[in-house]
Amino acid sequence: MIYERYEDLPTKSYDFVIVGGGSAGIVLANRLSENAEVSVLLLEAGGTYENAHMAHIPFLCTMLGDTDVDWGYKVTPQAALDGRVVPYPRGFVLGGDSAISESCTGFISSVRSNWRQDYMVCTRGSAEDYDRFAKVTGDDGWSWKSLLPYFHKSEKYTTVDSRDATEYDATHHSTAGVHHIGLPMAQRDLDQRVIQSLSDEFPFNSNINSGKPIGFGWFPVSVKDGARNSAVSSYLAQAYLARPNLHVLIKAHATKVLQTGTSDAGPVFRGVKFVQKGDFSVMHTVTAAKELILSAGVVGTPAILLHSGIGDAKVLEGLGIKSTLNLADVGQNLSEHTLSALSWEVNSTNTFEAFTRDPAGKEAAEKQWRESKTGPLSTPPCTQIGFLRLPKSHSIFATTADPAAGPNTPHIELMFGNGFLGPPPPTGNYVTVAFACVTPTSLGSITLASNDPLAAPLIDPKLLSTEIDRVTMRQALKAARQFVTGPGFKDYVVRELSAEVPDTDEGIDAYLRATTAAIFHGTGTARMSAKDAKDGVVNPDLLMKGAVGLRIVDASVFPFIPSAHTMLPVFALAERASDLIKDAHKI
Ligand SMILES: Cc1cc2nc3c(=O)[nH]c(=O)nc-3n(C[C@H](O)[C@H](O)[C@H](O)COP(=O)(O)OP(=O)(O)OC[C@H]3O[C@@H](n4cnc5c(N)ncnc54)[C@H](O)[C@@H]3O)c2cc1C
Repeated sequence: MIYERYEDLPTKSYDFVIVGGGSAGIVLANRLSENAEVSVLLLEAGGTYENAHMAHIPFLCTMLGDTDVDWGYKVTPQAALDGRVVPYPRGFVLGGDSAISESCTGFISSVRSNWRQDYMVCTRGSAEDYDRFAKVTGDDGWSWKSLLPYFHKSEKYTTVDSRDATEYDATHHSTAGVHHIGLPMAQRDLDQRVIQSLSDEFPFNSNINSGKPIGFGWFPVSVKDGARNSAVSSYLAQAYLARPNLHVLIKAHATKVLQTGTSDAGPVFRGVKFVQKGDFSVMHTVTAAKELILSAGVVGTPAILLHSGIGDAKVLEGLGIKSTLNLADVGQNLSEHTLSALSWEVNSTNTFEAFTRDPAGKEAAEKQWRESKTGPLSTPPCTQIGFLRLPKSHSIFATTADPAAGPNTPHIELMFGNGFLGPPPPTGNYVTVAFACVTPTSLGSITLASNDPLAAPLIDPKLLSTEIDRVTMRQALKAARQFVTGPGFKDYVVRELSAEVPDTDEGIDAYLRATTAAIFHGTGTARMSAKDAKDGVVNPDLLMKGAVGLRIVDASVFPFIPSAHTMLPVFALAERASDLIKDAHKI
């Protein structure tokens, strides 16, 4: 049941209190409340988006950034992007980022106005990404082999059409999980052009989620029957919400975790303080009999910890915050994928512009979606993806170690859009290739601007601050240009829209500085490390180092950013965490 007011909660005593109703928190709430004897409270700062019409339309839910379901963050001026400030949306709503994902690619928000791009991409990353997690944490439970059953437990793959038989190997998916995923429904002009342009250089991959993502192909999206599927519509569907032992309190902004005791193993943190929208002057407290779990995401989790005095003691003292646990890595190691794009004018009218610019086309598309959940709006803007590596011979490797987790892990991602991504130019029809660096080495931070827990933290992902990240983005842009010279684009492409970008490294770098931004896949700000390691924030069982009663389960614990869009990895993480918690408490 969802409650809006603390006073209305039927009880104030729970076995587990989860802070943050996003991708991870919702999975935990679902799994921990499977046992009717176990009581669970899920606290979420945002509300619900039930009435936000566009949130449910796959193509239009691109526009959720900068609305009341977004925290509305921006990054600090990015030195390597000529000081540009770019948006850093996070879901401020039950469902968290899964409810607004994949909105707004950096270049779109910063260069193409505030239109937000939402891809709802479902990717897992490479097997090597997870084997590296296992290696650095010393816990084989984080390896690909061990996590694959959790990816399967999470997903409910639905066959969409004949593509499954001919162009996609669905055997890598499970049909028995909770979260609906499936291939995109709408057929687009661009689809076959991409397939026709594949080559030795751009090879076909029949399933980029097999653990070996390199190559090009379709990807599943978070859509069910033509409508967006978020963690709320799957893991928090009515059947689960109806459990009497699961309570969800929305509009509850956690300000601090509360020390509830001391022990030989360190301070005990089983309480949380929070305020509610409507009256920030009243502070509420709840405590957990078994565990407090932070799932407030890569920004929210470190912010709550820092305000609680858990972080670098010296820095916190400077802000007037009393230290309760000296853990210097809290808020550090922020890792983020970077993204930009190029568009080309094409000699077709069968592109997004037919319904993004033409009012009659837009009205017809919306009508079709309303009546049958089909048509162009039933599918997110991009439906095909490609993963590539930097050439082995690249000179950067003479001076810099390969940042990928292994030889089957990509450095570069390309995604294809059958039109201009963003408000279209007044005339013309387009295709777009968005390109990303998925092995960033730039590490940033989440820090506090003040000791006011309701003030926005400082988000500094330090985008493109390392040479290899810049080289990777440059190579990605070149790969995008190369791709559209393929056979599928012959006699189709009229001109590159950014043709003024010279084909020199200097010219490309200037374009990238002006257009690159984050994809919003941040990880690492409460990084897990090996059990006895002095660095890191949580142990491999996700319990806070040097403390008792507090566990962290969200994207902040990933020790490296996977070469994937991060929602499915977070689902798998939370599925395994649920089992770790159940085992620890024998429930
Ligand atoms: C705009 C956008 C688009 C994305 N698109 C995709 C995509 O297409 N595919 C993909 O795989 N991944 C995508 N991602 C990434 C993916 O959604 C996230 O990595 C993942 O959902 C993170 O899950 P989480 O549980 O760590 O955090 P979240 O899902 O962000 O959950 C954190 C929750 O905690 C709440 N919270 C924060 N602070 C507090 C507080 N103090 N008190 C109470 N509650 C609090 C937040 O409101 C939020 O609901 C996208 C992310 C964003 C932001």
